Amino acid sequence: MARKFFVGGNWKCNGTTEEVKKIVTILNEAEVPSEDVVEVVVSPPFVFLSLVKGLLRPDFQVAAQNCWVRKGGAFTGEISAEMIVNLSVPWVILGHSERRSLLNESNEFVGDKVAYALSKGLKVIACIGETLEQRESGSTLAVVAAQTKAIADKVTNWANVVLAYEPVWAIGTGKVATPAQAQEVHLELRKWLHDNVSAEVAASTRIIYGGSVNGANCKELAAKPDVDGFLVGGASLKPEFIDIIKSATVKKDD
Ligand SMILES: O=C(CO)COP(=O)(O)O
Repeated sequence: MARKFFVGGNWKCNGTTEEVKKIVTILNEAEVPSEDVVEVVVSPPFVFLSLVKGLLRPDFQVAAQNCWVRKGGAFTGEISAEMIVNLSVPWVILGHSERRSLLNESNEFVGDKVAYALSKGLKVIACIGETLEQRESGSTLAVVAAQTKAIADKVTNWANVVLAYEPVWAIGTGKVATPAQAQEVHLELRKWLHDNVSAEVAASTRIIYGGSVNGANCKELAAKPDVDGFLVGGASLKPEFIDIIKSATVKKDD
């Protein structure tokens, strides 16, 4: 089964109403490959979800950046999966490294969140990735396998999951993984899914790369056979995000 290229824009904790409207205008006016070729999902902060959903072209989708682990209730400051569904926002990003490191979200907690969000009908961009220290000590594959296992332990249907490999050392640093580094980890993750979930899930699950992706480096990364798209931070707030979307049509390396 062919994996449709996926480009996510994670706006993180950025933007004012005026800035958000400007970005949406740029996106709405852009000429990009059709939605049969590339799935585009932008993720504004919660407070702008409705605004963006209302203004954004219909062939682009919207994602929340996080949600509570279970049903909503007395959890001050949290947003529930049910609320995101209620806004007709189809996607949520879970397990981003900024939440894992700054807010101490464990592998198990992220696995629970992914399972709950899926059970409510959301599609999930599940983020994993190693720190620089972990890479330098040679434990990259063990780390991403453990993060993926914590999700796989709780999830039975992978149809609505996109796995985002985001090495922490590449996020916001300008130090993008080389295409070979990204391909190596994506291939290993696919093998892990093959051996631990199923051949079908391994073949059909999109594994996207995130970490200092920009308009200049996206094509080489997109050419790698197991790189099925991107999760873009800083560059998703700029016009070059359009170039990243267009990398969906890059010919894959043999
Ligand atoms: O964290 C990221 C996307 O979720 C990547 O951020 P940057 O593209 O700014 O490195």
